[in-house]
Amino acid sequence: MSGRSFEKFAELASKIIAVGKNYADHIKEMGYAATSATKKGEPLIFMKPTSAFVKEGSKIEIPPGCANLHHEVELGVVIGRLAKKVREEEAMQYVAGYTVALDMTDRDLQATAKKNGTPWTIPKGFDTSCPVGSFIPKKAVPDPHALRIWCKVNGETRQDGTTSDMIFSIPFLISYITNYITLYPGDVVLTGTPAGVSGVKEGDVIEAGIGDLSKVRFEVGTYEAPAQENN
Ligand SMILES: O=C(O)/C=C/C(=O)CC(=O)C(=O)O
Ligand SMILES: [Mg+2]
Repeated sequence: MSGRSFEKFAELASKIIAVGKNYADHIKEMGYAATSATKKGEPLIFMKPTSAFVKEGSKIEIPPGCANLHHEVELGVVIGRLAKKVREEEAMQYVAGYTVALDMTDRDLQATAKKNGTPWTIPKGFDTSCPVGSFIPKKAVPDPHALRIWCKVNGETRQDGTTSDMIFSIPFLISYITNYITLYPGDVVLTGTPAGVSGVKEGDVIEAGIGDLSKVRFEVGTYEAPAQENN
């Protein structure tokens, strides 16, 4: 796949692997003791379907019945080569670039899933739950672990963190994930969110960015009910 075609990563048959609890301040705000959030050495991994992707110009849809939709700004790592059982030392060779992403979460459904021990597929994977920005080539980012990531809602800063606070580094995550799941060109790894997640409602405008490299703007739309049959 050529470098330029990665600009279309959100239209390719790619998958979205997400990492949770990768920033101590977010772990704390969710009510966990930082040390007990993950088993030592093992990140929390979940997936979103590609139907979750939404690009600028389209709205984020509130999922059915959701009263507590949260934004989570994250650095997205775009994979450039087939990656299977990759060693940590070589992992960066498999990165094509980056994107700013939002891990939109139906927090109430997620809380219910956590209580019942059921998967996060719907709370994290509903349509439009992964808004993404444009592709940032790897060469434009000298150090992906030294980037400011931020998120504003209606102009007010809600999240302002740095990727240097990630608990598990990008090479570690790629190595860990590819030991179990092969990554393909165009796949995106969401690397977790810093503190400041909060609720959004219809009409809110979410802006998010990675330093000065990339910025996105999304409006929160409403839930589109299925069309009624007319007979
Ligand atoms: O366990 C919870 O209450 C919530 C965890 C998350 O939503 C994990 C993430 O998606 C994240 O840390 O980015
Ligand atoms: Mg997240």
